[in-house]
Amino acid sequence: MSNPDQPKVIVTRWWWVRHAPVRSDGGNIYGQADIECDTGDTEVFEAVAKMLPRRAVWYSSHLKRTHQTAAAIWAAGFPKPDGMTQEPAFAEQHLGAWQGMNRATFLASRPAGSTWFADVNEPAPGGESYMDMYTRVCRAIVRINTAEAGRDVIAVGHGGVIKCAVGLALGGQPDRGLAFDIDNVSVTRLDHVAGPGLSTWRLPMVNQQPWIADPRHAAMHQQAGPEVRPATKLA
Ligand SMILES: O=C(O)[C@@H](CO)OP(=O)(O)O
Repeated sequence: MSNPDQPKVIVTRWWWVRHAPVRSDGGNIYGQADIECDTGDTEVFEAVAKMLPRRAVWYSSHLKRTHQTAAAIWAAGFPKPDGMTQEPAFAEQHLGAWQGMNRATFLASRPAGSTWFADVNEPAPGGESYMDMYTRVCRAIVRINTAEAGRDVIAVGHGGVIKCAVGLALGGQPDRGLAFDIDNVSVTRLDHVAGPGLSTWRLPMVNQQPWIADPRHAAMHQQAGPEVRPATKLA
């Protein structure tokens, strides 16, 4: 039986989508460089377009790989929204002087088992630390939770940004957010629950890849870097 005295809660549902894979990085770290992405695998976008909520507000970062990814979702059958707000606070970590360095060589120089480019508190020379990014991403999420309270928010973002959002939803544990893989074009849903004296999160799904269930899943997307073309991409 429902309790009429129970205070009303407002649920704001975040649907994070990471951008499509980058191919033109030459194997180098790109961070906030405004590099293109590959939206060629239509079955990936068709699957994501089917699962996203229709009456949503759209956000992206100011970097074009998030805009290209949103456009590919709309081209794959999702009704194009009236607009999409570009939120610079949702940009990937600024990796300063590390941007342009060979990714494999750089990562090999870091401690074994690292889950990020650097310790969360270590700023890239001339750039940000992971915690700098976490702080700016969380501020924007808190602001948008108020501005869009009770709505579905689709936010096309970056791997690091979505890990920050997961860390926030885990109760403000940035390190734990880094334990999650966030693959290209995957969907991560985080529900903010607010009420009198209440502000908490639910995590219905992380790194969901709906195209894997498609019989055409041999065309599964690959990670950043030049595309590998085996007989089937899952081979
Ligand atoms: O550089 C990368 O590998 C990622 C970090 O997750 O950034 P982006 O999501 O922008 O590709």
